[in-house]
Amino acid sequence: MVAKGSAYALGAGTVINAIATWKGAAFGIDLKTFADVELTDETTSISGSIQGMPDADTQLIERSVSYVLEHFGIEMGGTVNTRSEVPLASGLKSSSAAANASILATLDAIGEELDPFDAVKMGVQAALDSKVTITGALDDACASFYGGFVVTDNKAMELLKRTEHDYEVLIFAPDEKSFSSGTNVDNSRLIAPWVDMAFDLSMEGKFEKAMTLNGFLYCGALGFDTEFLMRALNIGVEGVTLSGTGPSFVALVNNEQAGILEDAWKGYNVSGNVIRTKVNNKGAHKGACYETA
Ligand SMILES: Nc1ncnc2c1ncn2[C@@H]1O[C@H](COP(=O)(O)OP(=O)(O)OP(=O)(O)O)[C@@H](O)[C@H]1O
Ligand SMILES: O=C(O)C1=C[C@@H](O)[C@@H](O)[C@H](O)C1
Repeated sequence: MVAKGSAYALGAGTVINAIATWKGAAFGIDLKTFADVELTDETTSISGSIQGMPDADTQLIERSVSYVLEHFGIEMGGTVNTRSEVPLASGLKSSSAAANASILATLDAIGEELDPFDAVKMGVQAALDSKVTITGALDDACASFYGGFVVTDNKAMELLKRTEHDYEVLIFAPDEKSFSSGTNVDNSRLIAPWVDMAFDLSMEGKFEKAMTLNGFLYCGALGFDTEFLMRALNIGVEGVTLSGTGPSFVALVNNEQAGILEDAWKGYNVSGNVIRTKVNNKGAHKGACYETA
């Protein structure tokens, strides 16, 4: 017997990086990671692959599939394949998107349902097991799964707030990668009292102010260049930050600002790509779908 399933989940941008205080906030963006799962009862091992990246680490997606099968007591194995519009290890939550998409594709393959928050928590556990995260990144996982803006407590494993807002999103994704597992946790914890102030702003729904404060704090702590933030502020953008542990920057913009900021970021001599997308308030999707990119 062969069972096949598909799904996608979202990349996300940061409002508050949770590494300083364990409390974080993030928003879903309209860049997707697609997963296809194929299961058979002839094996119990799971083999993962990532399109276009033969050497990338596939433990996270294999673990995600295994957790779902274990939960339902299903003895099957097979393959999980992902392809992604989200640059890997760039601060745009590629790991959360890959885990969520793999979990949903497995549910699709076996014809089962899980409570959404239980599915999110399963992906967080798979990420912790695979050592791709510091706090478990529940904030990123919720933004990737539900879309919209989310605020979480990653230690208490609580979703504190979720709201929907429409913005265009401009991203500068430098060519280099920065794995969350290698980030400077000690420096991040030193800025905790000020990150707390940004967190309070996010609980009040002042996401733009919160993310800009987060941006200056984490650029300082992690040694990233604040020029990307300054170029955004200079044209009137209010919400701009280093995303996650970097190296990408994300800004919440309107249509007019998007074009001007794109030129301003491209004019700065750092090699990378500018990506124009928008906030996705709809979230992840289980089942076959037409790709949008
Ligand atoms: N499309 C994918 N398919 C399978 N695994 C993936 C995929 N994308 C990312 N991963 C896994 O996630 C790891 C990268 O995680 P990491 O947390 O460093 O990046 P990120 O989630 O993009 O960054 P951040 O948490 O700062 O936003 C990869 O090494 C790989 O194990
Ligand atoms: O690894 C982690 O725990 C995290 C990584 C970044 O994406 C952060 O933005 C997130 O809040 C927490």
